[in-house]
Amino acid sequence: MLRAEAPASWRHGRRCHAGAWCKPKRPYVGAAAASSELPLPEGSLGLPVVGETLELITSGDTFGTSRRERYGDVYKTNILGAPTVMVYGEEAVRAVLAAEDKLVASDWPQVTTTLVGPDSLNLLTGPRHGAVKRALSDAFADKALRRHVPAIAALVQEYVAGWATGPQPTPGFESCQLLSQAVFDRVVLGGAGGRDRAAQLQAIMAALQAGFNTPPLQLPFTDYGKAVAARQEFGQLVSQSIQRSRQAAAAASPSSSSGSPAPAFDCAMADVVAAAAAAASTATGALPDSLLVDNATAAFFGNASTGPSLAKALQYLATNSESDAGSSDGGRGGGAAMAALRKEQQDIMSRHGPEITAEALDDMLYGTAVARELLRITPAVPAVFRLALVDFELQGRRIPQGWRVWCHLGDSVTRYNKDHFNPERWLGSSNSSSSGGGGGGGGATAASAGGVAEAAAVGGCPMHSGAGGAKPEYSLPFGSGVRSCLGRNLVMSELLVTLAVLARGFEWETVNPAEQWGVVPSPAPKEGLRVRLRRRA
Ligand code: HEM
Repeated sequence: MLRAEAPASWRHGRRCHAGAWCKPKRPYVGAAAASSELPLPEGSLGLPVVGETLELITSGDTFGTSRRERYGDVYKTNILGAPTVMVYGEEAVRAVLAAEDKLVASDWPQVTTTLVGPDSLNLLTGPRHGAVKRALSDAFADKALRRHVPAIAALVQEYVAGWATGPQPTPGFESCQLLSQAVFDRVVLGGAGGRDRAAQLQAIMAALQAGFNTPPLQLPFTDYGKAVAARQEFGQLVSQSIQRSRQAAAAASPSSSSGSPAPAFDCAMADVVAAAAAAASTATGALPDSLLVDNATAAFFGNASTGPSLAKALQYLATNSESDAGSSDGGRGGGAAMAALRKEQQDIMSRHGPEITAEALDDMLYGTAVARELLRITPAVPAVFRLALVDFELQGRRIPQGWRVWCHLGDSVTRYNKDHFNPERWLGSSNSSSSGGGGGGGGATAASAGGVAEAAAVGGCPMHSGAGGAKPEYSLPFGSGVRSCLGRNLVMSELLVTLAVLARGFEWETVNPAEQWGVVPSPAPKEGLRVRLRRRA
């Protein structure tokens, strides 16, 4: 039986530094033979047919808060036409996600097959998923991405300078989306990251996202029909990138008769094409071009979360940011955080010179804390969705086969729009995901799988320890387990470069410092995040 138990040091209850007894929970997940005798999770299935869907729509982000307070970290509801179990808490979330393909499977709508691709990582399962992910992983590993840092820096500098010289206020959210598309074009597809291409990619993304939220009626004038056309357009861009990769590899090959230097086509797609060529003669087997296109589309979809994360830097680091006065949980607030970032950049420039390189990013300790905090707060991916493959047990409750399981990736999900920006919570924490001594914001380095265990190993109660007196939290922005994010290193590089560029040369205010973020259909600031941005004297 699969089980993920609490660390021995706190399994039986012990006094934590706050003086309270840490109550032992039943934090394990297992396909218990006797699970049919266990009670269902607490909570309500609501009205027949509609369940609690109307409450979800009308109460928005208080839906989760109130129920979590009432029922605890695992509760049942009935939303969007299906009985659903909500799961919160690092330990329970990690345990469920670790049971991928055994107790749960990822749960994507049918249209994913057409709009992303049948061979995309999202839809592959079991050993085939593992083999394809391994084949793609090197192209997105920290080692591979380091060489792209100067190119990312050049793009970020160009785009941010453009915001400063353009009409004010600038639409911060849209601008960050375009920037993230430009970086994707450059790093993944090998394009130049120009404005036209960024706009083209953003239009494709908007059409694809609309296709997910509409009936799958494929006609030229329906949203779904336009999404299918957008997917074809993106497929062509990827196919061009694959062709250029092959030409570059042929030109660089020692047997090439051209005698000319290797064409400069250095991108993740070229690495993927090389990995596919190598995989053909291994146990992984052939990776056909259609699979490469499907997975470039999966990466493109993943990248849709990067723009919103960059935009949060504009919101939370603005000089007039709401958290400017400092947060109640001991943080510095936006303006003070920016002052600390600027100081760090001065130190880094004195050591590494003015270029933004991978080595310069390595020294951004405070910047990394800011990036992790941006990923924690108003998360771009608040939850990931699974389907129970069998009846199984979670914290002493039965999760029935066929129910949906929503794994929430952080505490801040229940405090959306009401949270404190506090990078300090990450300083001194290990490279894992909880702010309270464990846990993994991931980053240029991958999230540790052992957040809770690490906290316990150093003697702290994972529920009550906290760096600098900050309230402990868990934050798994890139997920956990075999399906964790392929693009986490790209995201962290991009965030760090953007923080460096902004801190070195720019200052700005937000038009509405109290602007809130909506969650549906995807996380976005409600007024587009208008900012007045200029070069610093
Ligand atoms: C801030 C930006 C991003 C966030 C917060 C994010 C978050 C996530 C999360 C939570 C998952 C796990 C999904 C699950 O368990 O079902 C995931 C998966 C994935 N992400 Fe990201 N992501 C981001 C950016 C990116 C980028 C830039 C790429 C590609 C270059 C990418 C590619 C992928 C892929 C391909 C998967 C599927 C992995 C699999 O199923 O094995 N993501 N991402």
